Amino acid sequence: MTFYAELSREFSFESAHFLPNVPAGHKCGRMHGHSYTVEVHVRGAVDDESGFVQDFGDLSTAFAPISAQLDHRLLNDIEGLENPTSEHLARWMWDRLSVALPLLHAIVVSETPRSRCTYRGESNGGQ
Ligand SMILES: Nc1nc2c(c(=O)[nH]1)N=C([C@H](O)[C@H](O)COP(=O)(O)OP(=O)(O)OP(=O)(O)O)CN2
Repeated sequence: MTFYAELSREFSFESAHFLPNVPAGHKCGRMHGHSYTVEVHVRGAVDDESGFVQDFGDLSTAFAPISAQLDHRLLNDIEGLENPTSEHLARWMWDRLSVALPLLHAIVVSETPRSRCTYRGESNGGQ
């Protein structure tokens, strides 16, 4: 019998950023760095033969060019990330990962251990 499952894999990278649109005096308007963590989630049917929704390795392969673009960079310099909030970063990653990962279900971006943003694309109107 077909059943569905959700897989996720966690990645990390180090980047600098500042938030250009915060109110004057906000600490995040100053350049600073984060050890970002990103969870990439896919969801789909478990294949009868392999027992996989998808090979976990496919998530790493898909994330590698993202990491190469972001790691040890100033995010504000990257096209589309001029205002690199967690929300914009999650959507930026979605736009790129959804091509390689058609089963993409969620992207969770954490700037710090206590704060995270989850983005699930626009197929549900972005809700
Ligand atoms: N909705 C969002 N709010 C904030 C974002 C964001 O991307 N989306 N980003 C920031 C800053 O980048 C900031 O570096 C992180 O701030 P904060 O969570 O306050 O981090 P701290 O670890 O410094 O928090 P403490 O409360 O001081 O421990 C801010 N907001």
